[in-house]
Amino acid sequence: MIRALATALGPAHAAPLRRLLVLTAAAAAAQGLAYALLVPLLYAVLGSRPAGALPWLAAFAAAVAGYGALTWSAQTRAFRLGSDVARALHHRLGEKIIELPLGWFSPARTGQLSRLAGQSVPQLMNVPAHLLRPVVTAAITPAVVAVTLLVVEPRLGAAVAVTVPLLAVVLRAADRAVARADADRHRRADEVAARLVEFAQAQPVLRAYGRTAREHRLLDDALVAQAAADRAMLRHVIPALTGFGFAVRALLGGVLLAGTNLVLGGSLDVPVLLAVLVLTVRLTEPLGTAAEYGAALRLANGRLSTLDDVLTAATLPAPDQPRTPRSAEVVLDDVHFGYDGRPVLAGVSFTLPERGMTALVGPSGAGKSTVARLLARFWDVDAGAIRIGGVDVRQMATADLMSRVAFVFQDVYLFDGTLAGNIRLGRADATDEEVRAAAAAAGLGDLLDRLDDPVGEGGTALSGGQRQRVSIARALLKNAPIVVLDEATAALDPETAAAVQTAVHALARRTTLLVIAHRLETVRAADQILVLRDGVITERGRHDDLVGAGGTYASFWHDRTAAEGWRLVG
Ligand SMILES: Nc1ncnc2c1ncn2[C@@H]1O[C@H](COP(=O)(O)OP(=O)(O)OP(=O)(O)O)[C@@H](O)[C@H]1O
Repeated sequence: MIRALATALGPAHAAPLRRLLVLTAAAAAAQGLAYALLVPLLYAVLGSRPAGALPWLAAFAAAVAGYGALTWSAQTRAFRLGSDVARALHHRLGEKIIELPLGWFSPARTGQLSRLAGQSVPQLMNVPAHLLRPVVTAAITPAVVAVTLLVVEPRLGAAVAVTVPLLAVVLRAADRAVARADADRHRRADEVAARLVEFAQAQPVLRAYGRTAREHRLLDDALVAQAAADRAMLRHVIPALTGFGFAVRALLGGVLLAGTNLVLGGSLDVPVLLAVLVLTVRLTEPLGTAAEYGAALRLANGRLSTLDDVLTAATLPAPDQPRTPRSAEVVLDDVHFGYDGRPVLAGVSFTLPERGMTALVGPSGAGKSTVARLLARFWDVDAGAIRIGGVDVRQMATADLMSRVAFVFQDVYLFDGTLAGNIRLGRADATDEEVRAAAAAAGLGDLLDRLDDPVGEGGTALSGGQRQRVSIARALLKNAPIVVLDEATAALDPETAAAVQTAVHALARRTTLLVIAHRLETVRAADQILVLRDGVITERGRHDDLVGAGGTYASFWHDRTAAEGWRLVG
């Protein structure tokens, strides 16, 4: 855990953490020494010359005072380091998020990040102040006591020195068994939480079809599995705790038995036996405390390992000497790409000319959005290249690439701020007038007098169509030379559709525009249409030529016109 914490904190915090460890270890050693001094002290007090106990009493008091001072200093540093831990970990997470490829941010990973930043990091703050001490003490104090015992009474000392590691082994084995059951219990609890959320979200569907909670099998199954995991946990915890308690008592009983035997044989004084018993109790105490902290330790270790997964996630390689594109022409040159070894694009080549609209069409799942995401370097291509103005996107600085391309994706993210603030994300220094103009051009004319209204968390105060138009307004405001637009599949009302269409046309006149097209009007107006199918571009050309060719595009067009039927007749 200590190594994992040091890795997560980074080299800047290595020295303070090391100093804290040294101080905590010194405090634990002083505690062990104080316990050890009890032996000569008790021996003198209970022996024939109690006055001889005074120097031992003074030494004992000095050890206790040293222990107090060191603990106070260590704890003060630990609390200070605790707040530094939160700052440092948030900082490192923030820096890493900027570097991670956009493809990393799946919904599951985004959830994981939010749990890490919101729950795990604040909880890891407690590690220096509350967890380090019991862990270090459990290792150092018994060692110092055992060494002292070996010096004072080698026969009993040797027995204890052999038995204590055995105790630690019992403790560790029990802890491992509990950890496995605990991990399973957490997994089941997560599953129940996910199923409950699903169950809540699915209420409209379930009620519409008259389904009851009992019929929602997934939730039922998850609850049954959780109950089984709870029982399994109990089956592991009870033997583990009683096993450790039994082992401690067995050790004490053994020392008492052997010591009594030696006393009766005349080779051990009663005060020494008493002192050894006191020490043995003291020696097992830190181990017991560490056992109590087992769950917290496991939790901290789990959190540190998740944190480590994020902090060591592979980033996209950055060029040593970034190159600058000469134009806004985009070329895909024999691009191959697959997810987890499953090929999606198998040799895609096309050119997006400067100032022109290219419509990318194809069956669902053909890989159209994947093409757009590769252009944004969500991931790097497996083979081939994507070039902007003659420069491979892998040779461009990320900031340069991002400044040249504006993306309008279907899943638009809106921040909990005003509508104007959300549009201004396109260009922070845009004037109010520019924001209004972009909003109007993107078909948000009816919301112009609500620009200063809050959009709610995630844009809940806006409709799906309005959210996408906010995204178009951002792209218009950004004024990037290349625009990639993943068109919304949801139908817009005719008036808004016409407004959006005008905005798209305006973009096509001044940018390299790639539209993943779902709307017939867009496809028809494109300067170039690309049909993506089975991982390659199977047809390319203008609308009339492709319809005339009678291929995939022609049947796509006929299907779509039939589907949209009445809207086109007029
Ligand atoms: N992040 C991902 N991880 C794994 N597979 C993915 C991922 N994204 C997409 N895929 C898969 O890659 C294939 C292409 O997906 P993509 O979203 O690019 O298709 P599309 O042509 O845009 O489809 P649609 O028109 O339905 O949006 C699909 O089979 C999809 O399941």
